[in-house]
Amino acid sequence: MSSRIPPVLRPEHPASRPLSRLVDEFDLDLRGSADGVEITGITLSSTEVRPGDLYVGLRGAKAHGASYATDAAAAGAVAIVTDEEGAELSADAGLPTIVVENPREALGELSNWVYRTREDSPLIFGTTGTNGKTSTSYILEGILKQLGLVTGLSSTAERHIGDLTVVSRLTTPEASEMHALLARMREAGVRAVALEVSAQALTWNRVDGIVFDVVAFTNLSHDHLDDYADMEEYFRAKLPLFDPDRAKRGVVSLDTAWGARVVEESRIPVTTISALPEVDAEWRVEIIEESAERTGFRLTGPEGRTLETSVPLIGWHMAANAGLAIVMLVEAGFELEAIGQALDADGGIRAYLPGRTERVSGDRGPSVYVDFGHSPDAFENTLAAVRKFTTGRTIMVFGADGDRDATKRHEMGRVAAEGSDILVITDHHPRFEDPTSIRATLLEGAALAEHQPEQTLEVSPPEAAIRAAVNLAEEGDSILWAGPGHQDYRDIRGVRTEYSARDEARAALREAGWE
Ligand SMILES: CC(=O)N[C@H]1[C@@H](OP(=O)(O)OP(=O)(O)OC[C@H]2O[C@@H](n3ccc(=O)[nH]c3=O)[C@H](O)[C@@H]2O)O[C@H](CO)[C@@H](O)[C@@H]1O[C@H](C)C(=O)N[C@@H](C)C(=O)N[C@H](CCC(=O)O)C(=O)O
Ligand SMILES: Nc1ncnc2c1ncn2[C@@H]1O[C@H](COP(=O)(O)OP(=O)(O)OP(=O)(O)O)[C@@H](O)[C@H]1O
Repeated sequence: MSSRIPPVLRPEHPASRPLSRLVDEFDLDLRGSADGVEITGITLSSTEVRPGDLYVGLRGAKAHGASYATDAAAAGAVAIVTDEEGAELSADAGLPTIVVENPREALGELSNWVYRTREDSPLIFGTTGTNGKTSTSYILEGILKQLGLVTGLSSTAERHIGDLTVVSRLTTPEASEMHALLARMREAGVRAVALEVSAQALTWNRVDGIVFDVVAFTNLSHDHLDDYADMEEYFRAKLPLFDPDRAKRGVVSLDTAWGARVVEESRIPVTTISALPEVDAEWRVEIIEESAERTGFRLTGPEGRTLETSVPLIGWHMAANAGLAIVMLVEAGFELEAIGQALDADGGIRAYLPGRTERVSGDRGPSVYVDFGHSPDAFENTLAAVRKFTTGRTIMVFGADGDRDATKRHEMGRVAAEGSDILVITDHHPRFEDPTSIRATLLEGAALAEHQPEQTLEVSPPEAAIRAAVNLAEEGDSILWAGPGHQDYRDIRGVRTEYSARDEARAALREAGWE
């Protein structure tokens, strides 16, 4: 069965605005007549058009959106915004046409105009970085809820509007969808929003037209080098978030050396934080107590400010994420003590942070954790956290994404081998790549490790791999299945098939008699 495509969330009661006003306000090049044309929404996908939409046809990597203008008009689009090439491609659709030089660059401001997003805006928090965006955003949301605010969230895993939850397609949706989401949140009375901002979002103008109250940088490590030429280019993609047009203040983690570069290049006031003892930062996170369920830490900051609290997640990196979330809230004007009480009181963060080192096993048998880590740095941190609470062996099950950054695969294999006693290499989302050759590259990487696991197995498909791991495991051992996290599908040759690693792991434990 194919996994369902998540719905695009729009305001339920959209206001209508005249096209003529848009043309006047932005002094736009309109071809055709705007008489009587009323706009109620905006989209860049013909498959998502609703009656009254402004359809934005832009040149993509595979197609020009304007070539779908006839479909868009049939679905109720009332006008199109496109470039010169698009104007020609969409001529047959007969829509009033606004021609701009770069429709993608115009999309954010147009969406803000359609939904008036910046009017009566909630507090908006944005988190960027290679790892920790989702965790930091959920922790932020958890604290804000506990502080009594109606909250919203947009993350890789889910979007939340108050109590409504839908699964996500992209980490950061396209600008038209993002503004629609913010407008829907405002309708629902949301007063504070945690948004994950991917590098791609900044490159592809997905958060244009939004003014963040506080933004944060978690870290930068090897990932996405299919979209960016090198680490420097990937780093540069993150910087526009630290610009006065986009954000008021920032919090920068110095846990990776890239943090210091963000501070150097930031054009907004920033404060710094680190969870590493050797790094000098304004705010410091110090681990004071760790268990397989919680991580306790002390946060100290300028002017003698200090807080002892804990987060129901494991590993120093989760304390680092929690510290970052707390300082973002301090920067937004919340009291440190109230934040600490909210975090201590909140038993909910674990329950609704899906697939981040999530323990899926019961009291008997090996501990099994499902994690979303898919970069060498994430592997290193999560393996270290799991090892710490394992009396027996650490067994790691993982694969790598097909059609995504292949240059990280050797390092993923190497890091996984360094940190585990048994390694089970399997498949993840092969997409259009040959899964056998992906596994071969991971195995080559594993062979480069100085420490070699007792056993390295290659098992496909992943449901067989987790069963192999569970069958090898004994009481006291831990299994870390890295990659699938919260996801509810596998992408095989472009088809999304329903699949849950968390359910598969539980089934494997049951079959082995542990549950
Ligand atoms: C590289 C990238 O970001 N690509 C995005 C881009 O695709 P594209 O340029 O290939 O689009 P295209 O297929 O040529 O289509 C061009 C235009 O025609 C429109 N169209 C197309 C077909 C049709 O029937 N009707 C129609 O209107 C499309 O909506 C689009 O506006 O525009 C599409 C429409 O918005 C996006 O869905 C697509 O994201 C793809 C799915 C994607 O996987 N992006 C990843 C790399 C991504 O953005 N990831 C980040 C980071 C995740 C992380 O941190 O790990 C994220 O934020 O999710
Ligand atoms: N601060 C951190 N430093 C290093 N690794 C981390 C950190 N936080 C989380 N991780 C690792 O990265 C994995 C993904 O975490 P999370 O989903 O919070 O990151 P993300 O930035 O949202 O990633 P993505 O955008 O790919 O969803 C975690 O399961 C863990 O393995």
